[in-house]
Amino acid sequence: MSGRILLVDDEIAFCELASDWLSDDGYQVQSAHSLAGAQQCLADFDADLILLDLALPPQMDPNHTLAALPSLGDRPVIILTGHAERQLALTAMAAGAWDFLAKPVDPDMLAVVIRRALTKQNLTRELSRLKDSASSGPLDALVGSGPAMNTLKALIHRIAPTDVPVLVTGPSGTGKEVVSRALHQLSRRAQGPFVSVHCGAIPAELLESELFGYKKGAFTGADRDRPGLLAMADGGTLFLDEIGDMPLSMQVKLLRVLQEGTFYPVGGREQQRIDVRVLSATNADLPSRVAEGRFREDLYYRIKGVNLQTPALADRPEDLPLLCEALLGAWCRRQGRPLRLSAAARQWFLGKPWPGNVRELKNTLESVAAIAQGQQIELDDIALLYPTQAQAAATGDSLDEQVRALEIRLISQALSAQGGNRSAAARQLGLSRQGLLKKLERYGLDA
Ligand SMILES: Nc1ncnc2c1ncn2[C@@H]1O[C@H](COP(=O)(O)OP(=O)(O)OP(=O)(O)O)[C@@H](O)[C@H]1O
Repeated sequence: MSGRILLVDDEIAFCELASDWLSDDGYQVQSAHSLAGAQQCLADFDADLILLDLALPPQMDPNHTLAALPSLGDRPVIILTGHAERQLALTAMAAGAWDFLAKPVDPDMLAVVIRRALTKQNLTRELSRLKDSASSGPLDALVGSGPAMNTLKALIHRIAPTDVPVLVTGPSGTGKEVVSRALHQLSRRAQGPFVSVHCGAIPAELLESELFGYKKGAFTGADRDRPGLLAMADGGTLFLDEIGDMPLSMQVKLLRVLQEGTFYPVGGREQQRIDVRVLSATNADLPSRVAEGRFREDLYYRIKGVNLQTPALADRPEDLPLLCEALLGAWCRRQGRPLRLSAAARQWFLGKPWPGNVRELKNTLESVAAIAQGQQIELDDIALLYPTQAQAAATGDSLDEQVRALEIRLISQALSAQGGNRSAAARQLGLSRQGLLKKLERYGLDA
């Protein structure tokens, strides 16, 4: 099973040990040693599950950690603790934890609890995806109405019905998987499976059996035949995420499958034929990896077919207001709870740079929404999670910052309303074209 796990524990030796167990099981693991570290890590690591020790510095107070549970997003949290206290276990579960494990942790028990939690998380995510797509078209999941996103959506419409391979490139958190799912849903394979493989997350030695499956007796522990991800994708789409991280030895084998449409399961003698469309994604610069000999040139041309690029959020600030709206709206629908942004909170979201792109924006919005108490997200709610940044926005010292945020918002809205036409946007804002261009340059909006 693959998945992303965030391990939060101040005991570095335990983190290293547990990371080894979990990586051996095919999970992608990151560690943090405090709550603040965990929140920072989640900004660009979209964990499917969190393993959380309750006694974390600086407070070392289990109740303080439990109170912060909602800010970790709507992913399962498994509590780890040195004290197998019944009351603490009950409080943790009541606070929304998925399960509770006492240290010393038994690796087999941990593996079972994680698998169960991830299965539930996958089902919940699939359900909310299905709910969203039942009420909307596949492209509605890709929020953005500025020129960059409109071009991307038009390309997706054109390319989806064909069977050409597509390579989606762009910085982390910019929606490469969202684009790939939309390509699948708009294709003639939409009724077939969409199978996603995190090439970077699966250890090299497991990747072959994960992809090709294996026959009983192929290696120690192979006590039955098991189909691989390729066979599961038959008739549908195979999504190779983070393909730039695929080991060279595996690249050769994948190339053969893509050229011939056939493969052998590990330890098998019978060739299997598959019919899949291959979509790949990476935030790596593949041509330079090819030049460095770390990525095969023949595979690069095979998967490239058409190259779609997802823009960084900094390159499409005009979409920020719409994204805040849509992401919060989706959260409200999932939680069955109405919530909006106060003017000050909205300004904070619009004025902040988001180096982790939509993923960071979404995680931050959802964390703040989870701890908001009224019907509106206030700057105070933000201050609880991001004290220094929210304070800067609230004090008089940050006038420049506030003016900057307001200007960015107004310029973005005008550009969006005018379909990206700068002269028309300048007219709408009462500026000369030259004046607008200067501001675009100053705010880094001119890319
Ligand atoms: N344009 C968008 N509209 C709505 N949600 C988006 C958009 N782009 C990204 N997201 C959301 O942001 C998160 C990250 O998106 P996704 O996993 O597709 O990014 P990615 O580019 O594949 O990242 P990585 O390179 O790290 O795998 C997801 O929760 C996704 O739903």
